[in-house]
Amino acid sequence: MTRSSLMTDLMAVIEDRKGKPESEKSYVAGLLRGGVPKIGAKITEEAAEVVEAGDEPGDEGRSHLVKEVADLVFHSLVLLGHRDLHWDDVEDELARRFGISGIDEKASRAKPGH
Ligand SMILES: N=c1c2ncn([C@@H]3O[C@H](COP(=O)(O)OP(=O)(O)OP(=O)(O)O)[C@@H](O)[C@H]3O)c2ncn1[C@@H]1O[C@H](COP(=O)(O)O)[C@@H](O)[C@H]1O
Repeated sequence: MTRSSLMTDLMAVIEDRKGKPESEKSYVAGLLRGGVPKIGAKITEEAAEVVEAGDEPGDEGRSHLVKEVADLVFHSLVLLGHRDLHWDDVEDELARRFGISGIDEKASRAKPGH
């Protein structure tokens, strides 16, 4: 399956910021300095905003939802970068799951007698 070049480019920017931890002008560098507590707090906040926007009516609500999902994905990318992971790793996992029903996959995990 083809890779998303935007995600690859964004991960490259995040990698770049890891090499410039003191950069005052970089939002990403600030997040990386704060580590999992700071990045995680933003992810929690953005996830709540995604759920909130999920209920908002009309085109404005739909547009707001897109923005909030973008924030959530972006901050998740920063956390992946912080742990020396890449969006490719997530794509690989989604590709591995592709075409496997979640119900079937879960059933295959069940072991007899457990
Ligand atoms: N895609 C993004 C991106 N998406 C969201 N954000 C920032 O994430 C923050 C989202 O937080 P909120 O919406 O909660 O706003 P807030 O500033 O916390 O304010 P409140 O709502 O809490 O009052 C904002 O500061 C956004 O600017 C992003 N910051 C950076 N990027 C990308 O990362 C690149 C590197 O950024 P720098 O490291 O800053 O150069 C940029 O060129 C962009 O490509």
